[in-house]
Amino acid sequence: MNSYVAKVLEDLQKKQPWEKEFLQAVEEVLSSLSLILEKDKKYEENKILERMVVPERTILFQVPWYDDKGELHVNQGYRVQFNSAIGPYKGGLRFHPSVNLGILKFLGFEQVFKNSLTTLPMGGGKGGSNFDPKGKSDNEVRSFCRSFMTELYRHIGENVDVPAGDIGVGGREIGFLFGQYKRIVDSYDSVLTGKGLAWGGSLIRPEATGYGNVYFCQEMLATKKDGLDGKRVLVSGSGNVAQYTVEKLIQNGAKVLSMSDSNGAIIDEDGIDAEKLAFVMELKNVKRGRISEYAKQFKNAKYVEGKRPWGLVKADIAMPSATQNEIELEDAKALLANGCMCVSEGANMPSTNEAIKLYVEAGIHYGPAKAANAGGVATSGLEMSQNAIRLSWTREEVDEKLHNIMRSIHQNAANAAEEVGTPGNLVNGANIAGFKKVADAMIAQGV
Ligand SMILES: NC(=O)C1=CN([C@@H]2O[C@H](COP(=O)(O)OP(=O)(O)OC[C@H]3O[C@@H](n4cnc5c(N)ncnc54)[C@H](O)[C@@H]3O)[C@@H](O)[C@H]2O)C=CC1
Ligand SMILES: O=C(O)CCC(=O)C(=O)O
Repeated sequence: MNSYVAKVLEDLQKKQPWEKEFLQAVEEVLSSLSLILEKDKKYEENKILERMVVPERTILFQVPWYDDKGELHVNQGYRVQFNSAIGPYKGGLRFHPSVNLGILKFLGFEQVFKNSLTTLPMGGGKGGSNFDPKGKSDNEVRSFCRSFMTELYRHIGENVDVPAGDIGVGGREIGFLFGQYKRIVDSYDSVLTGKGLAWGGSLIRPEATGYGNVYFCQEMLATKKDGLDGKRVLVSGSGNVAQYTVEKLIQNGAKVLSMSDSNGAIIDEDGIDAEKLAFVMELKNVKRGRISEYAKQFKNAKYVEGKRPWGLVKADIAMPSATQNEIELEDAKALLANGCMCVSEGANMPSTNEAIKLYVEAGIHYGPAKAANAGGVATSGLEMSQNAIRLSWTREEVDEKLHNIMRSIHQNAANAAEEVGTPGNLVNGANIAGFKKVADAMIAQGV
């Protein structure tokens, strides 16, 4: 490791040892950057790393709201505006009880590099709350969202910061948030993405992260003249990203063997087909039920309580699409022992750094999250473009643009990996390609 990188990491570990996920994300990125920082001293002279690991602005606020029984609750709200060198802050909002500042800082930090990779002009940010939407009525979710936006509105704007969805924030929540923003500022601004189609949303945005990850996976396989047809695939999660990953995999002839939620996983050796996926979408998006219901509906499937899908069955490809650190070292070993030759990440930072090391050493295809799942935010960028020109592109037009962006991300990461003498290592490729654009913009703009 380069001495400049080692010093920045050590200082950060001393200052915030409790922000484990953030430190993990920084360590992963900085390890790759070691490869270029030795040769090009301008980044060290301009203290670029020191500036990149501290958010430009962090906003913490209280979110008071009433439940249906009239009881008052107070949650913590956050927006981490990480880096605006190449465009307005852009990144999702997460509503989940596990949310804390360290998790949002890791997500915001990753978002900076991811957004740079998309080829679109977007800075990086992330936000959310420790509010748990599980088990809450529509009325309670609306009450929470209105209170959240009553503070957040003053910190965002279409040229300042444009939030979107993430875990626990889908179309319903974006609607409530947008309604409250508009009520306060009295202006129809393109201030959120993931909006409904009738009120400024883009076709393909709901599908984009999952579809984009499948396109990225195809690009990796194509480098060995391989494809998805007949491949056995493990998918985790059963939310937005997982659902559209499964849909696109089915369309490309892959056999999807699993989905999961925070309670457990289902394994379906017959494969999840379009009809079974429709059942999951209804279960998760309308009934808001648990994935265990799948095994009651489809008798050949089995439900494994408290487990993730990795290692439960033989598979060629893994596409983690639930949450961070869902593939630990032992899971990664089990995947490889079962013949897995490709991991393409839909979730943010789903693999621990030990698991990543194992993939790289084994020489399997590995699509790191900031590259493989960038299709979601890229299509948010396309939503912003359509709002700006007051036009809507067709489904085919947006899908084609998304597909081209995923091809470019793969190509740019592969080229960057090759340039530093680590061909095929997309961890290095994505980190270095994402970094250079942002760091050079920071230098050009001065301090
Ligand atoms: N929605 C988007 O456009 C994007 C999402 N992502 C990432 O993809 C992942 C999934 O997000 P979405 O599908 O949007 O959220 P979602 O709220 O629609 O679904 C989340 C899924 O993850 C599962 N999950 C959550 N916490 C879990 C835990 N601790 N253990 C096991 N499973 C858990 C839930 O049961 C659910 O199936 C997250 O890591 C998110 O940051 C990344 C890029 C864009
Ligand atoms: O579409 C967006 O702006 C947010 C997407 C996001 O949060 C992510 O890429 O992790």
